Amino acid sequence: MNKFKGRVAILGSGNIGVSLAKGLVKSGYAEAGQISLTRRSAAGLTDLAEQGFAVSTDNAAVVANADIVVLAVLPQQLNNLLAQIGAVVDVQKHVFISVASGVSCADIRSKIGEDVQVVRAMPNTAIAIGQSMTCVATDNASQQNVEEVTRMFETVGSVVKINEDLMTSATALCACGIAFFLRAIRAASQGGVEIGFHADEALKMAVQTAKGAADLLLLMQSHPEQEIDKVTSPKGCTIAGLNEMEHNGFSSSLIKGIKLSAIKAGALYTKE
Ligand SMILES: NC(=O)C1=CN([C@@H]2O[C@H](COP(=O)(O)OP(=O)(O)OC[C@H]3O[C@@H](n4cnc5c(N)ncnc54)[C@H](O)[C@@H]3O)[C@@H](O)[C@H]2O)C=CC1
Ligand SMILES: O=C(O)[C@@H]1CCC=N1
Repeated sequence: MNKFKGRVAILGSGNIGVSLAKGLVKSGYAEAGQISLTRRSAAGLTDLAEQGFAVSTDNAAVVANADIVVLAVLPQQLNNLLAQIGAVVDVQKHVFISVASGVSCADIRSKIGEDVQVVRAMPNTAIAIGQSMTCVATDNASQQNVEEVTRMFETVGSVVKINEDLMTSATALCACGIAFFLRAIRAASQGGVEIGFHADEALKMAVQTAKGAADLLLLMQSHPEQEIDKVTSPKGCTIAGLNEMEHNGFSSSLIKGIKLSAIKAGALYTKE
């Protein structure tokens, strides 16, 4: 692993900002001391300071000293943040990475300068364990900077480069998707309780079964239906259960939910 030589500023130390920071240190991408984390109030930063991160409530000061700047606040908090840092942006030095849903690279440039290089990244909460599915897109960053951002997120999971116009779709499928699969696992465990298992053992069984299903696809590079065909014996119990789920809208509800999340993901930010 080639350690990043510069400084990373992560503005907004919430779920994603902190998970990214910890993941980058764990993977060896950077030392904690190379990463500055900001929040609006000092409360909540003490813990992170004890772990060796540089912490601050002064976004502008942190940006002035950084090379890579990660915008990790909520979409509705972004304009206020960009107003604080606009004056210290250096287009020669800075690369901006925004993880905010529904905010385009052009939206960000319109607030901090038309020549600023902006890359959008859409990770998910599995970034906390180095297993994120992160989609990356840009409309103006150099290939070198896109490669650096890709390298950064590859240390905390897998990366797919996409066109920017698919970013809200990526948000629904991958970022919101974590919640969808978690709810499916939870529902399976509740089914397990109805048929005789204690809640803790039912959850353990459902989790390992879900992991096995995902790993079958990842490791065998096969298609879900190919693997399903191996489970469904003629006149068997799997096809009976699976068809009952489909009669009740299993695939349909997942598809409809993902479509609604994609619409919502594109409507979280107001430019003014
Ligand atoms: N939670 C998730 O699964 C994912 C979230 N995202 C995106 O990441 C962004 C952050 O999401 P979360 O981490 O979940 O939100 P969060 O609410 O946990 O974190 C946001 C943090 O930013 C801080 N903050 C707000 N304004 C600030 C300012 N002016 N200066 C410094 N800090 C400030 C808040 O105090 C908070 O700690 C959002 O734009 C979201 O759309 C992207 C992918 C997945
Ligand atoms: O629900 C949300 O708005 C955020 C963005 C993607 C995942 N969580």
